[in-house]
Amino acid sequence: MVTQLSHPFSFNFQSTVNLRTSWVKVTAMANHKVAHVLSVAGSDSGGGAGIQADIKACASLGVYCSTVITAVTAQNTLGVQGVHGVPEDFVYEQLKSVLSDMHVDVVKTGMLPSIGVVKLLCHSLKEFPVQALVVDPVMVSTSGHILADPSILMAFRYLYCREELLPMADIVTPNLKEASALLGGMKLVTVADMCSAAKSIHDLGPRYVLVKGGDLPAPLDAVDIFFDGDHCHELRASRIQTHNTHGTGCTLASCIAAELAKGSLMLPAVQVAKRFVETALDYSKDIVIGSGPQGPFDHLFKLKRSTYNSSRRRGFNPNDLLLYAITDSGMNKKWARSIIDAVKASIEGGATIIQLREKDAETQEFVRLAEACLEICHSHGVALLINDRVDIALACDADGVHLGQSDMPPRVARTLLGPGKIIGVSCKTPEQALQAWADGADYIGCGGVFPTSTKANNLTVGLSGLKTVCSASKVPVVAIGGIGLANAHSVMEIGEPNLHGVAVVSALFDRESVSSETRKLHSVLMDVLSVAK
Ligand SMILES: Cc1ncc(COP(=O)(O)OP(=O)(O)O)c(N)n1
Ligand SMILES: Cc1nc(C(=O)O)sc1CCOP(=O)(O)O
Ligand SMILES: [Mg+2]
Repeated sequence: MVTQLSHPFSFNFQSTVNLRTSWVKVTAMANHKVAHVLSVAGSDSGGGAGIQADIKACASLGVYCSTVITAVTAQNTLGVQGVHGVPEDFVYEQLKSVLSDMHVDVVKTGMLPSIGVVKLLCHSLKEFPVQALVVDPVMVSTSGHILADPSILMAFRYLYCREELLPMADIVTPNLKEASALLGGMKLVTVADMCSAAKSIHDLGPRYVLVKGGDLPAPLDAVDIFFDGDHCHELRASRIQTHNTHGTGCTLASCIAAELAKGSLMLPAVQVAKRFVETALDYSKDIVIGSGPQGPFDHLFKLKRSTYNSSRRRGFNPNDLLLYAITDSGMNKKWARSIIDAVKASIEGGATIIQLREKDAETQEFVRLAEACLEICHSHGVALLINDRVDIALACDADGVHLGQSDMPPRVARTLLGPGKIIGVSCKTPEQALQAWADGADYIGCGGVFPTSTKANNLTVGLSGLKTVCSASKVPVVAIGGIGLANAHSVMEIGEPNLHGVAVVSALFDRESVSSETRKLHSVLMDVLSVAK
C-alpha cells in the first residue's frame, strides 16, 4: 500500500520508504519515456563546442543530454589555451553512473583524449548496450586547433580503428582533416576524394560515414558526403557567410544522435542535423561573442531576442495597467490613421501599456505592424502586448500576450513564451481569476464593466462583478468594457487595491484626436490616484 505523504519534507526512515514507494508508483503511472543522448566529450570553457554544444543542441531538439566529461579545455574565440584530461578511472566512474541508471538511447562521442578512455568507453558500451553510437572523431577543431596531445595525434588512427570504437559505431562524422588522419594522411581536395575516403573509412567498421566538406576550397555550396555502405550521397547546403562557426562539428553529431534517439533512421537524422546547423549559423551570423577569429553560434535561437539594448528590461509592473490602450483597426481606419500613428499618439497622451488587438489583420501584415509598434513602444519604455496571437508575439518578440477564455491556454502560452513575458487573461468570475493565477497569468482583465459596442455579445458584469473578481484575484486586475472619460473615476473608486487601471478601446481610438483623449483620461486617472493617497 502506498501511504500518502502529509509533508514531503518531514524526513524520517518511514517517510523515506513511503517516498520511494510513491516515486516508483508515480514513475510507473507517468511512463513518459524521454529520448536521451549521452555525450562523452570534452568541456569547452568558451561554451561553443564540446559538451556545452552537445547539451544545447540536444535541448534545442527536445532530447535529454547527460554528459561524461573526458577533458577540460581552456579555450575561447582565439583558440585553445590548454587541455586537462580527466583521470581515466573517473571517466569510467561517470560512464558507469549514467549508463547503469538512466536508460541512454544513443551515445555520442567527441574528444576522447587517450587510448585508455577509448578502451573504457568500449568496455562500458558492451556492458550497457545502447541503441546507437555516434562517433565524432574530434582531433582537429573547426578552427584547426589540435585538441589532443601530439602522442594522441600519432595514435589517432590506432585509437579509433584498433580499439573497436569504429566497428561499434553506427556513424562516424570526420571533417576533412580527421578523415585524412583516419586514413593515414590521404589527401582530400575534391568531392570525389571525399567519396572514396568515406568508402575507405566504412571499411574500418562503422555502418555509416559522413565526411564533412566544410573545409573544401571555397565552393559555393557546403558539400558533405554520406556513405550508407552502398552509395555516396552528396548533401549540399548553402554556405553561410559567417565567422561564428565554432562548435559546428560537435553540434552536427549531437543533432544526429538526438534524432536517432527520437527514433529516426540515419539519413533523415543527418538531414535534420544539417538543416539545424545551417539554420543556427544563419540566425547567428552577426552575433558578437569574443574578439577572436571564430565565434560560437546560438543553438537556441534566443540570443538576439535578449532586451540587452532595450529600455524595457524591468519586467512586469502592475502600475503599467493604469491606462491600458487597446487598438482597433476598424476605428483607426474610420478616422483615416494608421495603427502605428494611433499607437504613437496614445503613448504621447500617457498610455502606460499597449495591446494590439487586430482581429482582421493578415499574419504577415500583423508581424510588420507589431515590429513597428514594438520599436515605438520600447523607445518610450512602454510594454506592447499582442491580443490572441502567441505566434505574432513570438515572431516580433513582443512583451507578452492577452488571452481570452477560449484562446490558447495560458500554461501552453507560458511554455512557448518563457518566464519573462507578460501574460494577461480575461476573467468574468472569481473562479476564472483563480484559475488564471494558477496558470501563471501576470494580470487579469475583468469586464465588461459597462455595455460596449466594441465587442459583440459581451456579457456585462457591472461594477459589482468587477468588485467580486478583484477581491478574489491573486493577480492585479485591469477593468475593461465601456469605460471612458465619463465613468473611469467610478470604476477606479470601487475601493479594491487589486484594481490597477482601465483598459479602453473606443474612448481613445474612436475619437478624432487619440493623443488629446488619452491625455484627458490620463488626467482623470491621476486625479483618482491623488485622491486615493
Ligand atoms: C485587458 C483586456 N481584457 C480583456 C480582453 C478581452 O480578451 P478576449 O476575451 O480574448 O476577447 P478579444 O479581445 O480577443 O475579443 C482584452 N482584449 N484585453
Ligand atoms: C476587448 C474587450 N474585452 C472585453 C471584456 O469584457 O473582456 S470588453 C472589450 C471591448 C472594450 O472596448 P471599449 O473600451 O470600446 O468598450
Ligand atoms: Mg481573445
